[in-house]
Parts: sequence; structure tokens; C-alpha cells
Amino acid sequence: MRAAEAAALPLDLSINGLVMHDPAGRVLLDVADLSVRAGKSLGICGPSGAGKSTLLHALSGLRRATSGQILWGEHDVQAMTPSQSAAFRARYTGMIFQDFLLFDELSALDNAGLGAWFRPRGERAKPRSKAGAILRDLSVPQTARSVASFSGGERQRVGVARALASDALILLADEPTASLHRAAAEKLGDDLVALSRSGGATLITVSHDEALLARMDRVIRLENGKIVAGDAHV
Ligand SMILES: Nc1ncnc2c1ncn2[C@@H]1O[C@H](COP(=O)(O)OP(=O)(O)OP(=O)(O)O)[C@@H](O)[C@H]1O
Repeated sequence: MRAAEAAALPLDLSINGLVMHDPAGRVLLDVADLSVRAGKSLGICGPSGAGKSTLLHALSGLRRATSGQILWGEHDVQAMTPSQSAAFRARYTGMIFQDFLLFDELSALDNAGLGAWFRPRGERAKPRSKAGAILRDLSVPQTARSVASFSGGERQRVGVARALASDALILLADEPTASLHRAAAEKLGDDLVALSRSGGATLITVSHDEALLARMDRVIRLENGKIVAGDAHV
């Protein structure tokens, strides 16, 4: 059993009446109802500016809505203090960012092992050995050189490895295949889905990549902050 499973129940996602405005009062998100069962995958697509990244950030508690709830199990990430929210992200979430957010001066292994260090003591698997295994699964060169010299696609795979190596129950990915050519994108999509499934994680991914979206259990389409197509219950 994974350490996280001993300490945490599966976290079903439930969004109720979520509304977010920008400082000028424009509606950025208006999601009445969305649910995802623990261990399932949800794709989010839609045009540029639809609010996809904003929703992903709200799901992790990084962005605060104007009103409404985002429940992961019994944890309402929108009702947390900043320090509770940071602790929730460290314990439960692995995030794959559009711009990777790697530490340029560190190696692939050091970057990929980082997420696990933020977990509570006692819930850390062996971060470096786990990170090394995932980097191998994702075919990332494991040299001592810093990731500053890596290609865009290699950096993207290191970002994915970091999220997977933290054994998170919730994986939130923003365009995880965007920097890759078709064959590499397909392999990373396969690996991401297979590794998140084998770890029992819930995967929520924003993407324009039709092949990646086709691998998700469900896909919703956002336009102007609202769900305009797709089944809101996975
Ligand atoms: N803090 C903010 N203040 C004002 N407007 C914001 C803020 N954050 C986001 N927006 C606006 O909200 C809208 C949604 O942005 P978001 O990045 O979520 O879109 P997206 O669907 O992820 O787009 P893309 O596919 O281009 O990444 C955009 O019009 C953006 O300019």
C-alpha cells in the first residue's frame, strides 16, 4: 500500500456554484456543478481565454473564487487559509505547469525528486529512487547536467516526472504535451495516463491535444468560463 493511501481516503471532486470574477467584475468562471470520482480522469478543452488554466489553479487552491465550493473529499480548497492551502497542495497534488516551472540549475533527477520532499515526513517514499524510475519510464536523459540545457520536450517530461514522483492523489496538468511532436506527445500521453492510473490518482488535464483528450474518461468544454459541452460527472 502506498503511504498516502494509509493516510488519506480517496478524494472525490465536487464543485458547487463556483463563480470567479476578475478585479473589474468580469466573470472568469461560472461552474455550477462538476464532479469527478477519485481515480478517474477528466480532460478540459476550449478556446484560448476560456478559463481552463484559471479553473485548474482554482482546483488546487492557487486561485481564489468569488463564491462557491471546490471539495476534494471533505477538503474545501476555496475555504482554506493560505497556509492550509499550501499544505493541501504539498500533501495531495502534483502539478504539471504550462511553462514547466523547473529549477534550471538542477539536474533532471533533482527536479523530479523535489515534489516528494514537500510531503509530510513519513509519507515520503524514497524520492530519488522513485523519481529515477519515472524519468526512465518517460525516457528522460539522466545526466548530471542541469535542465537549463534540455530541449523543450525534455523539460516538459521532467515536469511530468516531478508530478508523478510525488505519489500525489490529485494530478493537475496544464497542456502537458504542448511542447512535443506527435509521436513524443502520444508516448507522454500514454505514460501519463498509465502511471496516474497505476498510482490510483485522479487526473485533470487541460489540453488542446485531441489524442490526449481521447485517453480521458470524460472531456468537458469550457467557453467564457462555463461548461458548454461534455458530461460534468465522471
Ligand atoms: N488575474 C486576472 N485578472 C484579470 N483577468 C484574468 C486574470 N487571470 C486570468 N484572466 C483572464 O481570464 C481569462 C481566462 O484565462 P485562462 O488563462 O484561464 O484561459 P485559458 O482557457 O487557459 O487560455 P489558453 O488556452 O490561452 O491558455 C483570460 O481572458 C485572461 O486574460
